[in-house]
Amino acid sequence: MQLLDGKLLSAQIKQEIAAEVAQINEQGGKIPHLVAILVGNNGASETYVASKMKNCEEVGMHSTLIRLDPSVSEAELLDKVREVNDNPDMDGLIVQLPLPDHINPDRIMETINPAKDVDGFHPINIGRMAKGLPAYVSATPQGVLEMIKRYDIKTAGKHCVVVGRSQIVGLPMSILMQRNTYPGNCTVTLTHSRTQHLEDICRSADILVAALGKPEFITGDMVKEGAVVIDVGLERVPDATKKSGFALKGDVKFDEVAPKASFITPVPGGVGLMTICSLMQNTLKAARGEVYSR
Ligand SMILES: NC(=O)C1=CN([C@@H]2O[C@H](COP(=O)(O)OP(=O)(O)OC[C@H]3O[C@@H](n4cnc5c(N)ncnc54)[C@H](OP(=O)(O)O)[C@@H]3O)[C@@H](O)[C@H]2O)C=CC1
Ligand SMILES: Nc1nc(=O)c2c([nH]1)NC[C@@H]1CN(c3ccc(C(=O)N[C@@H](CCC(=O)O)C(=O)O)cc3)C=[N+]21
Repeated sequence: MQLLDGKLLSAQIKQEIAAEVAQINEQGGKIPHLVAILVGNNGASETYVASKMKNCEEVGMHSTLIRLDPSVSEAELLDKVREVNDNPDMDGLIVQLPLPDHINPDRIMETINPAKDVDGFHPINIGRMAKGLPAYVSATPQGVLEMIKRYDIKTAGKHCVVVGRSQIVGLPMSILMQRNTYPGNCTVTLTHSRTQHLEDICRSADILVAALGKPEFITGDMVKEGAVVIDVGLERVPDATKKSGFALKGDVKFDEVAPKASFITPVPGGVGLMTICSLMQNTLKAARGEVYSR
C-alpha cells in the first residue's frame, strides 16, 4: 500500500506556484489576487476559507476575504459578486458553500464572471470542461487528477467508481475520468443514494472515489484487492478525547481499506490540501488570462 500524500504534494505544488508568482513579480506583472466571500460563521467553512487565504499569502498571492452576515439578502450578495466581477485587480472569486437556505446557490454561481470562476462551478465552465475545452475545473476533482498524475497511476481502461453525484465533486469527477486524455479513459460508474447493489459495484472498482459525506461508509469488504482509493469525504464527528471536541473522518474506513489498496489517500492530509492548491493554480491562470483572455 502506498499513501497518496496530499501534504507532500501540496508542499511541492505550493513551491512551484510561489516560484511563478515571484517571477511575475520580478517582471512587474499582475500579482494574482483571490477573493473569497463567506456568508455567516459556519465553523468548518471558517476553517477552510482561512486556510485558503493563508495559503495564498504563503505563495505571494494577494487575498481578500469578504464576510457577510448570515441574514444578507440574495440581492445584496449578488451585488457583492458583481462588484468583484467589475474589479480588474481581483482575478479569482469563490463564494464559499454551503450558503444559507434563503439564497439560491445556482443564481450566485451563474452571476460570477466565468473568467473569475476559479471554483469551476459556473455552468459555462462545467460545460466547457465536459467538452474538453479550456475551462476552470472544479477544484477538488482537479486536485484528485493532480494526485493521480504525480503518482503516475495508470487509468486507461480501468473501472472508476465514483460514489456521490454532487455538482461540485462527484459529477465533475465522473466526467473527467471518462475523457479521452490522461488521467482519464476510464469506464466510469457514477453512483448515488438510489444506487442498487452499491457494495458489488464498489468491489468491481479499480479506482474508487468516495465523495458521499458519510463517515467511514466504505468498509474493507467493499474494496477490491489492489484498488486505488481516493477519499474526498471530510466530516467532523464528535470526539471527547480531542481538544476541539471533534475528529475529522473521511468516507473510507481507513484501517480496514488501506491493507487492500494499492494507493490510498489519508484524511486529513489528502484531497483537501490538493483542493486548495487547485484554487491557487486556477487563480494564477486567471491572473495570466490563460483560460479566458480578459
Ligand atoms: N476534501 C475536499 O476538498 C472536499 C471535501 N468535501 C467533502 O466530500 C463529501 C461530499 O461532499 P459533497 O459532494 O459536497 O456532498 P453532497 O452532500 O452534496 O452530495 C453527496 C452525494 O452522495 C450521495 N450519497 C449520500 N448517501 C449515500 C449513500 N448512502 N450511498 C451512496 N451515495 C450516497 C448523494 O446522493 P443523492 O444525490 O441521491 O442525494 C449525493 O449525490 C463531504 O464529506 C464533504 O465535506 C467536499 C468538497 C471538497
Ligand atoms: N465555493 C467553495 N469552494 C470550495 O472549494 C469548497 C466549498 N465552497 N465548500 C466546502 C468545500 C470543502 N473544501 C475544503 C477545502 C480544504 C480542505 C482542507 O484543507 N483540508 C485539510 C485540513 C482539514 C482540517 O484540518 O480541517 C485536510 O484534509 O488535510 C478541506 C475541504 C472546499 N470546499
